[in-house]
Amino acid sequence: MNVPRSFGRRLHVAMGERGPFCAGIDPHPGLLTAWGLDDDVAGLERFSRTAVEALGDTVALLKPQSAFFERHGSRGVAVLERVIADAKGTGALVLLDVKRGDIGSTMQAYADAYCDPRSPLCADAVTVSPYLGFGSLRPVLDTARAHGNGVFVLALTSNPEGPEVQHARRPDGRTVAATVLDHVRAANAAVLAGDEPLGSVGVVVGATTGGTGEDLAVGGPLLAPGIGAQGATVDDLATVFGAALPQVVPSASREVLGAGPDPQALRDAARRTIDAVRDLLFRASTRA
Ligand SMILES: O=c1ccn([C@@H]2O[C@H](COP(=O)(O)O)[C@@H](O)[C@H]2O)c(=O)[nH]1
Repeated sequence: MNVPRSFGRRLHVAMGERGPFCAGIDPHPGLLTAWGLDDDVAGLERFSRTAVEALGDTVALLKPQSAFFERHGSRGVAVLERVIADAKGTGALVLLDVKRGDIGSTMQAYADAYCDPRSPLCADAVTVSPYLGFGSLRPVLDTARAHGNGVFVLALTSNPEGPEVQHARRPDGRTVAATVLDHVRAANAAVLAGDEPLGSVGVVVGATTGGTGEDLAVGGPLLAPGIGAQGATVDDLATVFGAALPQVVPSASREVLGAGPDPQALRDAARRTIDAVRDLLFRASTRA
């Protein structure tokens, strides 16, 4: 049987070749209007296909946000299926941002939908929420691994409401987020003991979170949304991630998409962020 190349390895290569950056595909109603499109399925399709064609050969990771497709009903989900297929054909890896989390038996159905290549909604990786208990994610972790796919687990999210749950302390004094980070570290430990350069289980840590005080070295990629529209800058990444900076994949959606619909302007916006991240990495490496 062919063993698929792991998501962590593929992402490591893509980050090296294209630079560490994830472009979000978030077809907000306001962005559709700004691009001269109607807020309907045809507008959704034109918007997202333009974004994939403009950015797919430039960025390491494309991240369609499922909510903006689901709000158009079943025809919107059909557009999402097409976007995933087209994006996979560009050379970028595809992370479906859908933040699923449920009891374990239901998680197997989500795993079948998002992590099994027989499903049209299967991307290279998927976002999940561990707040029904990390163990409930087991079906997604196992199915993703079996097919060489990745999983990003929410740890310290970029929104201001996140800390009331994620900074809460257990009886032993550790935060809930630290527990999530520990579980992800353990999930990656076995593959990193082999020859994998990067684990396939990542975490989401917002670029807006400031100095977290947590150990962010989990062996997998660190997705950092919050750049641009949510107020964080590329330079903030140094404060948030410190020594873990080389594993960070900064992510921005509106910051890039706001430059459209001109494909070259979209590419330029993505390249500006990639250049800024590379510059930050260089400055950090010369200080180390
Ligand atoms: O903690 C999180 C987790 C996910 N997101 C998602 O990322 C994008 C951010 O969009 P911007 O336009 O760059 O603000 C969006 O899809 C969120 O659902 C996040 O922001 N924070």
